[in-house]
Order: sequence, then structure tokens, then C-alpha cells
Amino acid sequence: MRASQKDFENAMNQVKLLKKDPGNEVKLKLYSLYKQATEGPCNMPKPGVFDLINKAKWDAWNALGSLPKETARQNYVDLVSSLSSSLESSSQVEPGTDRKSTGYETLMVTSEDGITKIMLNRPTKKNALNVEMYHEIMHALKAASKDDSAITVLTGNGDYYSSGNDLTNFTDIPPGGVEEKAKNGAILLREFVGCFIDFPKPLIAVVNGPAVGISVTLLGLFDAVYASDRATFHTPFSHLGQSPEGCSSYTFPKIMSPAKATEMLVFGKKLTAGEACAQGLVTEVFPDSTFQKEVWTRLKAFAKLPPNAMRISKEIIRNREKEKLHAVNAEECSVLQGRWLSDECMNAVVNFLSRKSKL
Ligand SMILES: CCCC/C=C/CC(=O)SCCNC(=O)CCNC(=O)[C@H](O)C(C)(C)COP(=O)(O)OP(=O)(O)OC[C@H]1O[C@@H](n2cnc3c(N)ncnc32)[C@H](O)[C@@H]1OP(=O)(O)O
Repeated sequence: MRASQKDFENAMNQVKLLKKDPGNEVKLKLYSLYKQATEGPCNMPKPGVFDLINKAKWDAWNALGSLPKETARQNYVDLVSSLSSSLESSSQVEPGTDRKSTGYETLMVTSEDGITKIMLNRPTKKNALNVEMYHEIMHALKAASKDDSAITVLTGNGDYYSSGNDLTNFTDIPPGGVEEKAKNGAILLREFVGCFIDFPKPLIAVVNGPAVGISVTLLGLFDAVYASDRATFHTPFSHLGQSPEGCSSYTFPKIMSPAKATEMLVFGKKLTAGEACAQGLVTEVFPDSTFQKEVWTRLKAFAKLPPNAMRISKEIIRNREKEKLHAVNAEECSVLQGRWLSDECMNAVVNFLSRKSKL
């Protein structure tokens, strides 16, 4: 039986509910089938060679040649239905259910000595945060807020703490185009930062190496930040045509003064660990050679303190700020949604992806 228009619309809705990222190749296939089913063969001019994202989309659509609209619609529905097993398996996970370390693709999560450790685990990509990692961190934080550990730690595997948002996140464009992509990104970011604002236990960052972008801004929402002297702190938002997130437009001026915050958030000044400590963003810096030993000894001692007292003390320090932080988060996400559609941002991402520029 041929797929009806209703089947096609149902499949489009199902795609939006996919929790697991099916990867760029599948997304391009979905995009091309959608365009062929709704508009017929590709008759758009070929995008320029540096317009990588639109060129990949054009290539995928053009490759379908004169495939009839009905066949493209059927193939789209079949493809979405073949993805449904991953849809079901991800939605079977109960919210708050503890997942073993091996249940995560992008993290290593362990719990011992009263400490839940969430380790970013994409060392070959400098622990850049892809969409899956955003979702997994939220899941891990929700689980940690309910487990029996006293404190929670975020750290990175390898030589980087994190290089921030994975810039390839900008390349998988959904059928609704770049506007829908920007809207989805803002929804994801708001929910993600919200988890840090609301986290109820002491949350500590163990910054093992350089930190970039969102991995830096979020530090303003942690309760303590310990850094190796190898770490650096860099928020190159203007270079990327973007704007501050993670509530940093509010926390950074409070932590380090408006002028110092401007140097970081507007002019993209990179701080050493010592400078970040002098400005109050970092709690203490340790020599890299003894960093892990010294920090974990200290954290294990903290984790022996009465957990309810720590939770209540955190609450009294943080709670009167929560409403403000959520409002700031919402505003930052809405501003960023606009920035992601700007030529300044698109050019910066294309330049990075075509290896024309790095930080
Ligand atoms: C939806 C929510 C959105 C929230 C928005 C947040 C804003 C931000 O976080 S802005 C910050 C974005 N980050 C960057 O601009 C960093 C880009 N990366 C770099 O400039 C460099 O990679 C580096 C300086 C971090 C490291 O340079 P190095 O020469 O030491 O290593 P590389 O060979 O460049 O990296 C190894 C490998 O990792 C990939 N990679 C590193 N960082 C990212 C990243 N942020 N996004 C995507 N990919 C990244 C790099 O491409 C290399 O991959 P290959 O081995 O496959 O070439």
C-alpha cells in the first residue's frame, strides 16, 4: 500500500520526536526525500563550494534525479519507520533512572566515595558538546540529583576540559530549514542550562585542561571550580558571530566586574587559570602534575560532610537567584536564536568546518 499524505505527516512528526541523533547521513537522506516528495526534482541553482551545508543538501536532493513524488513520500515514511526502533529504545528510559557508565555514548559516569563523576568523553574531539552529549548530560544530572551521592563533579577526559559547542551541530538542517534548526537549538540550550540552574547538590567543575564557549560560561553556575594550571578559559562569541549563554551575561559581571566580563564575553580575551582565579571564576588552581591527586583527595573529604546540610546550605546561597537566572537564560537563548541565523555566525562556522579558521 502506498503511503498517504497523512502517513507522510505522521512520519514528519515522528522525526521531531527522535531523541537519538540519527547522524548526518540519515538526516541528509530525510531532507532530500522530503524535498523530492513535496517539491519534486531539484531545480535550484547549485550553492557555492564554500557553502558546505547547503551544498551537501543540494547534492543529496539532486541525487534523487526524477524519482516520482509518491515514491519519495513512501521512501521517507519507510526510512522514518526504520528509525523507530531507536526512538522506542530511547523513550523506554525512565526519567531519573540511573544509567551505568556504559549506557552513555558521550560520557563516563561513575559513582563512588559519595561522588558522582560525570566525565565528558569525546577526547578526540576535545570534548566538544554534540546534541547527544547535551541530552546525556541532562540525563546524568537528573540521575545524580536523585542518587545517594553527596556531591557531583563535571570533568573532561583527555587534554581538554571541553572545546564548547560542537560546531558540526550546525550542519544537520531539519526539513524546516535553518529557522527550525535555530529554534530547536534555543529550546535545547534553555533546557540544558536550566538543569544547571536547578541542580540541588554541590556541583563542582574539575577543569583538567582548556575550556571554550559554553563549558566556560556554565562555570558561573557551579558551586566550586578547581583548575589545572594548564587550563585556559575562552569565550570567543564575537569571533563566532554569537552572543553569551549559560547565564554568563548576568553571572560574569557579578563575579568579575562588568569591565572584565566584557573583555571575556565581548572581546573574547582568553584567561589563564591564574587570571580566572584572580577574577573569581575559578576557586583554586593546582599544578598539573599533582592536579588529579590533590583535587580528588579534597573532594573525597567534602563528600563525607553531611549531605543534607550541604544541600540546604547550597539552597540558601542560590535560591533567591533562581528566578532571575531562569529569566536571563530565556533571554540569552532567544538572542542566540537570532545570532545563529546571521551571516556572521554562518560564515564563522563554515570557516571552521572548511578548516579555514580555528580559535
Ligand atoms: C545548542 C546549544 C549551543 C550552545 C552554544 C555554545 C557556544 C559555544 O560553545 S562557542 C565555542 C565553540 N567552539 C569553538 O569554536 C572551538 C572550535 N575548535 C577549535 O578552534 C580547535 O579545535 C581547538 C582550538 C579547540 C583545538 O585545536 P587543536 O589544533 O588542538 O585540535 P583540532 O585538531 O582542531 O581538534 C581535534 C578534533 O576535534 C574537533 N573539534 C574540536 N573542537 C570542536 C568543536 N567545538 N566543534 C567541532 N569539532 C571540534 C576538530 O575539528 C578535530 O576534528 P578532526 O580530527 O575530525 O579534524
